[in-house]
Formats: sequence, structure tokens, C-alpha cells
Amino acid sequence: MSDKLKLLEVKNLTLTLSSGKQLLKDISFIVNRNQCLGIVGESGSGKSLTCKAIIGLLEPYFSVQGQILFTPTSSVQGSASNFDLLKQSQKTLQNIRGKAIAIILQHPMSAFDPLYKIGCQVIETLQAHLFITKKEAMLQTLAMMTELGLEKPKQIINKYPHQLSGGMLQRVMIGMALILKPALIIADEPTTALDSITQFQIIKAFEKIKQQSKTAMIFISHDLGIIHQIADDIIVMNQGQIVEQGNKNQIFHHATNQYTRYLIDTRKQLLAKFNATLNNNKLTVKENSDATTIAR
Ligand SMILES: Nc1ncnc2c1ncn2[C@@H]1O[C@H](COP(=O)(O)OP(=O)(O)OP(=O)(O)O)[C@@H](O)[C@H]1O
Repeated sequence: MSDKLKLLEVKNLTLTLSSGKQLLKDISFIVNRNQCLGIVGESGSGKSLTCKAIIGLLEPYFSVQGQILFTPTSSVQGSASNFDLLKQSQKTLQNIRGKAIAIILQHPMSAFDPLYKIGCQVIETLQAHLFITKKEAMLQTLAMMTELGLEKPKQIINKYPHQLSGGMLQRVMIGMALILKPALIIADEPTTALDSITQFQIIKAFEKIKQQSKTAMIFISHDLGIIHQIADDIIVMNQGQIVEQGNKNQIFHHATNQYTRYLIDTRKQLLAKFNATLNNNKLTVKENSDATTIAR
């Protein structure tokens, strides 16, 4: 594989507690530019810890081994162009978070300060990273909200976080990523806390990021349907280890690992049961679909 394609390479990442318990065991994978890597696995399999290691937010009591090599095209303040994220200072990592690597989490409320209006927070973030005027930041914010289907954007920017729904806040977060154009977006279960219609809108917003900004993504979910829709490559984690990795077609149609097959079969069984119920109403759901693709 060409090194030019490689944006992030995690090499033999191992995370150990002082008790000697290993929470991540020899994790290795590559995220290519313009591609989405999906990470699936049951609760507790190590998906979030892997991402926390990448963005430098691990608690200090972990013993960390391995390398996380990041190669953005534009240089990051205070670092070389190809560098190990595990060896960077907190100051450099702070520069990286937000601009070079954006993080979108399950509960968007936690990403906003409850005391400030949404507009102020978005505009301040854009100004800090893009060195643009307040007026320009405001115009970009309003345009972004309209593009992501948020109605009455002028009213939204004057609201406090608690006055908006989780889906609206999530779209604001995604919109900021669209404007800031980071090299990598890490989305950790970004749709889990949302109802299925809002989930669909959020997935569409992520697809927009993929098409428009060509930003690479790591998308974590325990929902194989969502991973099927958004990911190009997939890694499957179980008990702190990668048990299988490959492109979407390999994982969904030619999985060799027993655990991967279990995840896929479980989903198929659930869909079959769901379809049987819907059949009474002459409705069907396709393999990789979500609630909005139920068809008569
Ligand atoms: N800060 C921590 N200190 C000690 N153990 C932790 C810490 N964070 C996570 N763990 C443990 O590490 C393991 C992996 O956790 P992690 O949060 O990465 O799982 P996950 O796959 O993201 O699960 P979920 O889908 O529920 O978020 C779990 O056994 C968890 O209890």
C-alpha cells in the first residue's frame, strides 16, 4: 500500500493497568486519507480506549506501549510532519484536537459549555482555528446550519445548548467539522443516543463530510447496519483485541472469525424477526438499512 495514502497508523498498541491487566492487546491498523474506518465490537471491547489513546486523553495511570503515527498534509504547530501521537506534549495534542483531529462523541451536550449560547461557542471555535473575522465566522456558521437541514439558523445560534435537541447539537458538531476540515474525524457512537429518524439524518451528514471534505474518519459503533452504510474498511474488536479486519465486503460476506460471524448472524436474525413482524403489514427492511428505509 502506498505510504502517501496513509494518514494514521496504529502500531502494536497495548494498554496495561498497574494491576497487570491488559485492556488493549497489540492493536494495529491503518486509516487512509479520504477513507472511513469502522470499528465494531460489543460494549467493553476497547473501542473507546483505542480512540482515547489516539487523541491523547488517556488517564495517566495507564502504561502505554506501541506507536500512533500521524501524517497530516499540513503541519501541526509544535510537531514534525510525521510523528508519534503517543510522544507529544499536552500542548501539541491540544493543537491537534479540534483542528487536525475532530472528535464527535455520543452525547453532544458534553461538548458545549451550558453557560454560553451556541452561536458564541461555534464562532469562537472557528475564529480560534481559522483566523477569520467574527462576521465571516457567523456567515459560515449560518450557511453550515442551513446545509445540514437545521431550520431557522439565526434563532438556533441564540439558544443555549439545553434548548436544542441531541440531534440538533450533533449536527452543529458535524457542521463545525465540515468547516474546519480536519485531517481526521473520530466519531465515537455519535448516533447511539438519538432516535432512529435523527440517526438517519446524522448518518447523511457524515456521508456529506465524506463526499465534500474528503476527511478521513474513524467511526465507532456497535450497530453493524450503520457501519455498513458509512465505512470503507472495518476492524472488529473483542476483549481488547482486533479479531478481524478488512474491507466492508470481506467483513460482511467473507468473515472468517467466529466472533465476527456471530455479530453478523445476530444482526441477520434480528432483521429476520423484525421483517416477520413487518410482513403482517406488508413492509420490509433491507439488510443494511435503518428505520427510514422500510418500504412497502
Ligand atoms: N479509565 C479506565 N480505567 C480503567 N478501566 C477502563 C477505563 N476505561 C475503560 N476501561 C475498561 O477497559 C475496557 C474497554 O473499555 P472501552 O470503553 O474502550 O470499551 P468500548 O468498546 O468502547 O465499550 P462501549 O461500547 O460500552 O463504549 C472495559 O473493560 C472498561 O471497563
